[in-house]
Amino acid sequence: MAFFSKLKDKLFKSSSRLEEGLDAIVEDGGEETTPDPVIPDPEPEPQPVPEVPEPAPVPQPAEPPAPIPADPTPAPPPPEVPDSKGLLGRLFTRNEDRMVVRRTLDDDMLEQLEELLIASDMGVDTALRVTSNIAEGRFGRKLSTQEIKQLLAQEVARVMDPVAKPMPIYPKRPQVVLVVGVNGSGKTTTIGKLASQFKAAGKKVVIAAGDTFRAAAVEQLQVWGDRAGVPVLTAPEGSDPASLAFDALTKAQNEGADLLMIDTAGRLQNRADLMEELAKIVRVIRKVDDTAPHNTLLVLDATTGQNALSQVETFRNLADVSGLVMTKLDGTAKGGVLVALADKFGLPIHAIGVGEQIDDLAPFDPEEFAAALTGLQT
Ligand SMILES: Nc1nc2c(ncn2[C@@H]2O[C@H](COP(=O)(O)OP(=O)(O)OP(=O)(O)O)[C@@H](O)[C@H]2O)c(=O)[nH]1
Repeated sequence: MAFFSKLKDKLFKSSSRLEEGLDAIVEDGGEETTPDPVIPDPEPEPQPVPEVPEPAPVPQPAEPPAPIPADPTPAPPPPEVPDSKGLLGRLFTRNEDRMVVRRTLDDDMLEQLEELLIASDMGVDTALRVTSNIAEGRFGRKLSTQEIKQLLAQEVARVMDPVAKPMPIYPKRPQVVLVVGVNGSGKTTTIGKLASQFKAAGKKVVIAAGDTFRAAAVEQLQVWGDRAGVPVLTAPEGSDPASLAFDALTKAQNEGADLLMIDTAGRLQNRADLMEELAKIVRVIRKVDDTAPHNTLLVLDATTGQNALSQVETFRNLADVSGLVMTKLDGTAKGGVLVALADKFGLPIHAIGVGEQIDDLAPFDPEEFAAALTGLQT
């Protein structure tokens, strides 16, 4: 399945919530009108087209004229036309028959739209900005759900465009990628997926299991390393993660690896400890390479909704976050939080996770995301 349709399928919960809300807003106070001449209906399913006879060949001047038969057989009847309007005519009639509900864009409608976007986890500031952009120059106009969806998708894509950037790859080898985020956000899974993608792109990847406090976390990372075909360096439970990171970078350097991904603990319960732990990892790896880490990826779980915003605030204070990966966008109705994140922080969004399988990580595409989020048929 093409990734786009998969994303649309998987973001169904977000889009269906928005879609239902938009329908309800337009129907509340809207009135039936003829279909919009500007915005076409989605492409109809392909219909069997009656076969049209081949045009008669144009006679070649060099050829002798065909003899005219004395008693010509009657010309075959023209192909039967199912009804007087033909296929296009019938489609057109169907459109004519189908009325579209439109509602005049006024203060009430804008307020309802704002509320819907806030309920879709876009956050208050972003919801206000998006709705005021939609209203600009359109106040008093009658809009259908489809038109609002298009406008909304346009606005969402506009907010997201500047942050859609793949993780930068530097000539520096090994490039060190520190992966941070709260427990359960999807760090391990994302490291496994990224490792698999970089390996498939011909990169030599090494993973360091830096959450040395949880044996289960290390084991899980080893499982993902095996799946991706990438070595995972571990240290005994309870040992110093900074020391493991140092050893891992030295080894990665000696082995000529392109990329070292370091998993870290995500215990936010004790922020001071976590901050010290992350700072120590950075201090220690800089003894090997004073430009490391080259990327600090913050992994966020979309299902936490607005909580993702405070996680960004927190982790930006703990580490020098350079980019985001948003996981679990499948099956959540909180996908709108990504718009709020982009609008508020402007941090690059490198990738999104849409499932638990190794290939369920995709580059972030703002137009696709906006269409999937708003339920816009493209
Ligand atoms: N549906 C879905 N599940 C995901 C996605 N990414 C991760 N998960 C699941 O989320 C759960 C937690 O993921 P982990 O990768 O273990 O998260 P972590 O941040 O490493 O967690 P700790 O090991 O506790 O620090 C696992 O059950 C994953 O399968 C995603 O994009 N979609």
